Amino acid sequence: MSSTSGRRARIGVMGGTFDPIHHGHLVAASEVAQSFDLDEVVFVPTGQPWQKKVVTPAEHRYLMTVIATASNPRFTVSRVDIDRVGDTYTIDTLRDLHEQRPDADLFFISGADAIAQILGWKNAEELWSLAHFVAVSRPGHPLSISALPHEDVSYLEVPALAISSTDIRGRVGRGFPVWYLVPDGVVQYITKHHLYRSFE
Ligand SMILES: Nc1ncnc2c1ncn2[C@@H]1O[C@H](COP(=O)(O)OP(=O)(O)OP(=O)(O)O)[C@@H](O)[C@H]1O
Ligand SMILES: O=C(O)c1ccc[n+]([C@@H]2O[C@H](COP(=O)([O-])O)[C@@H](O)[C@H]2O)c1
Repeated sequence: MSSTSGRRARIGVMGGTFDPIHHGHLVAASEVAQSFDLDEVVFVPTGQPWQKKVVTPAEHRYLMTVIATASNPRFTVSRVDIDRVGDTYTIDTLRDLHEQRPDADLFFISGADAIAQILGWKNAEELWSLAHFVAVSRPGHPLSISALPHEDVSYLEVPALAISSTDIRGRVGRGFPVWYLVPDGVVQYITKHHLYRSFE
């Protein structure tokens, strides 16, 4: 796919468990889109994240991601990870997206906590050839990318939102509001489907 100007499309890839998606994810994606002149950001909810033990069923996480991104014409959601059988690895995500969009350059967006672990991801040494990586700042997670190949990894400071999905699940479980931490439609989805009631 190429953009209307004839140049190669530039596509952001925002991978995450999104359990649930929150404004920290959305601001990160929006800021990277602006700074890296992206045509689109594809949100990719994980299927079975191999490092997380208990996660909400993928269809709920997928639908909340669709609701949260629906109003932004440049945001889309992909099912590649949730439709693939087995554990989710970014190497497969990027290979699948390349197959779907062979003429696009991919920019994988990752928070400071996630990028710090990247050398332990499956086939880490191959990831650099499939995408440029953009590490965004995240409160409470000081970031060093000096051990990573610097031509393949950029750092971007984004507005600091001290929000995590863990905290949101805990707030719902304790009966605290999550308005303004997640989009309104996601609050309503969580309530309608009784999600996170047993978290503390
Ligand atoms: N507040 C935030 N600011 C910047 N990046 C974030 C923020 N929250 C999450 N991210 C990044 O978004 C990606 C997906 O994160 P994920 O879905 O695991 O959310 P999370 O809030 O970290 O969830 P959990 O608390 O369940 O671990 C990761 O790269 C993560 O670093
Ligand atoms: O490929 C891996 O081994 C790998 C290990 C941990 C996380 N990831 C990816 O990193 C992204 C954020 O993951 P998470 O668990 O913080 O939501 C998501 O797209 C995951 O698939 C990938």
